[in-house]
Amino acid sequence: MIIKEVMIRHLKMQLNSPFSTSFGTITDKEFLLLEVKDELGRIGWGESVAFVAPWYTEETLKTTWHMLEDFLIPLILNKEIKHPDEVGRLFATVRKNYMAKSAIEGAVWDLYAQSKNQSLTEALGGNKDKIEVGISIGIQPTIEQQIAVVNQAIKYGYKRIKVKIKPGWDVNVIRALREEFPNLPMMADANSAYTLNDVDLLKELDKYNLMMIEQPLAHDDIIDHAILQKHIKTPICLDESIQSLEDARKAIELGSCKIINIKIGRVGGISEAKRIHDYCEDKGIPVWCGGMLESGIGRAHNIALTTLSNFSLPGDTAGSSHYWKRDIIQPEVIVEDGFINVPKKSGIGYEPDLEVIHHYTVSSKVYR
Ligand SMILES: O=C(O)CCC(=O)C1=CC=C[C@@H](O)[C@@H]1C(=O)O
Ligand SMILES: [Mg+2]
Repeated sequence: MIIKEVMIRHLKMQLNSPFSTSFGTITDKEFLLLEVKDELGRIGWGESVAFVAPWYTEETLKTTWHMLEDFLIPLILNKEIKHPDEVGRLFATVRKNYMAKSAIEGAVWDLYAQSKNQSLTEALGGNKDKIEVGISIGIQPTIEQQIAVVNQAIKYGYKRIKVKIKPGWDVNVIRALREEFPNLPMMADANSAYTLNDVDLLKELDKYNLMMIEQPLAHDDIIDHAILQKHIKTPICLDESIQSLEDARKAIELGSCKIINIKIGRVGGISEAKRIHDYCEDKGIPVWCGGMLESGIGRAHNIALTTLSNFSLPGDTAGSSHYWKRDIIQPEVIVEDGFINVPKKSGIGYEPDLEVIHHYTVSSKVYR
């Protein structure tokens, strides 16, 4: 494949309901959508998961556009690419900026699968016809409302529920949820809201049979997490701290986590996500696919990745209708009884809906 053209679009989509975490609330998802065209006019689709503000990692919508325009697109245009694994090597002179890199790399994976007349799942070596998924529920205004929203999610068929915690909204909420739902597979994500000074509080959570606690300590830490894991029974799952295979190796060697949440954008693309998956499989560390409130395009990439064998825990890839009035792909992602059927069509397996994409587009630019 030779990449002849890249189109960046800035989209703004209103979420069905605001999403609140320990660092704030999102009501609209703004993100970059990429169309990458090869010499035969085939188009691959990619999505940048960077938010408008740098509260999850340091990248933002504007930094990703800058990196794409000034560095990454020039490194890839008119280059012959035989396999998407080569994209990371073409970008080797650019440090980090993983969400920006991942947006192009995901589109190249889509193109590559199409060029082989395979689904992205087949191209990746995935082996599932359907994937089991969970749902991530934001912080609600009251405990009663939190219980009601969890109840609703269970009615929709989700079998694993993730809730967000933060200081002042933790043991009290988890206790109330556990009383209401004694057998529900449940986990908590702290998005780095605690420190080792909170060990006693985090130990309290051991009473509530959580599947795991996600990223309790600093976003860039693996040392304190290793100390914490020695004090608590609940498995620690790392999210923000793992940005590469090297990060995963070090965290596992130190005992900083027992589970890893893999997000394609956070680790720089599908190839690195697969390398982390393979390494974890070898080390007996289960992984699951995290979410970044993606549109259908990013969601399709997540679904394909989740078909790899060591994605043995349900991820955060909920159905389109949980997030959007109308998603930008056809058909939308549907969750039935906690499962998504993996599409078999070539590439990402869903058709981008250009009319809807146009409707949500704020601005766009083409690079040749
Ligand atoms: O539904 C999803 O896409 C998952 C949403 C979710 O839990 C997160 C998205 C983005 C940042 C975080 O708040 C959080 C996470 O840390 O996993
Ligand atoms: Mg998380």
